[in-house]
Amino acid sequence: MTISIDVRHGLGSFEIDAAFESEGRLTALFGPSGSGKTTLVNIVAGLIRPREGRVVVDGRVLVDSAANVHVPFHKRRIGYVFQDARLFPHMSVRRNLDYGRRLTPVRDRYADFGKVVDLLGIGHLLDRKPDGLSGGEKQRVAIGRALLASPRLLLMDEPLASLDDARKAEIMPYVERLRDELRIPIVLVSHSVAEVARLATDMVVLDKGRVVAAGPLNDVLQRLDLLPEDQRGEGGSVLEMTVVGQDERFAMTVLSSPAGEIRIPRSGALQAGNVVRVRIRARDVMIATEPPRGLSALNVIPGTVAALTASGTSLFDVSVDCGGQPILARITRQSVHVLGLTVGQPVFAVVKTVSFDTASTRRVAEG
Ligand SMILES: Nc1ncnc2c1ncn2[C@@H]1O[C@H](COP(=O)(O)OP(=O)(O)OP(=O)(O)O)[C@@H](O)[C@H]1O
Repeated sequence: MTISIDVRHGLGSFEIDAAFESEGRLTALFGPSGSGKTTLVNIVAGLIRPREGRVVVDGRVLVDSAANVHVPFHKRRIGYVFQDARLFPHMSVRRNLDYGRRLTPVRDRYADFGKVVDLLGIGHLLDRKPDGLSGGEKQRVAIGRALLASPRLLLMDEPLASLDDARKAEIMPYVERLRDELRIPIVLVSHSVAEVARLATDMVVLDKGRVVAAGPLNDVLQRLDLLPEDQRGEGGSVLEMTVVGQDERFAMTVLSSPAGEIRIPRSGALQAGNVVRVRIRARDVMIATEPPRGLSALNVIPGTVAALTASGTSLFDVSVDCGGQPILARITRQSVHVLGLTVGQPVFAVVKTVSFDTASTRRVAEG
């Protein structure tokens, strides 16, 4: 399923001129406030008619200004979840959900009420009114309502932004389930690197109405220069690995990937064969030119320096190709100088084991 966007539109003094294509299960639209994320999502939804351009979802042309095509919102079959849940306050959760279902003609309905309710864990809320629900519960119901309209594409505009950290943590696994268990693509607006790193398969970075980078998450997340300064520490690599097994003696879980073997503090929830997504923050990676001895870090992954990028005056981002998978390290200019690093040089990426917190290791599939 491909989403293809190439549009131009003005809003007051703001001009959006954005083009990207994505085949990802969850494409994150990332960028600072005012960069045009919501405008772009509204164009895809059909709430804004762009001055010019094309929007094609799964081969279906939704917008083509040259051919004067602009499919209206209600005919696009797009689910839209806003920052605030926007539930009908006088209706029960069940009736709110049913409202979504009724939006779609019977012949086009594929979503099953029971399955959606189970997927989002909202069965116990069906007879309640939105007023009595927590922010996270409201958002789950809003997602349910959008899904029950049997959409071909789900748009989520900062669905977690109004939630506190505890509610965010509660809802994230549900978004992961949508990503992994549904066959509909999701476009998620976010300005949180941690959220994108955890949820996205693909990432589009917007700045002042333009796309400055787009592609698979692991490629874009390594461009630390594109991330806001206060969130750069969250950037790095996201690798998919397979669980090999548990090392009972030291309470460790062993993972394997083309980049090599990784040991993380034991996660009892993981079983051999499970595929997990592991986030390695660039700031947690050291570079060694020889296999280190007498070092506590357990993860020493051989590779080759693929790129050296200066960041400001004192830092460098070193991309290490480890068996075809890039791992990014953020180190000082001084270290680059002392180690004499050059592109093509064999090195070792050293990752401190405790840097793999639970949020950085998520199961994405059964083995
Ligand atoms: N109706 C409008 N009239 C004039 N300018 C508008 C209108 N709607 C949006 N804008 C401007 O367009 C720009 C992009 O807004 P948009 O809401 O798409 O950004 P965003 O990236 O989603 O921001 P945020 O993260 O703050 O939600 C902003 O400068 C905004 O002020």
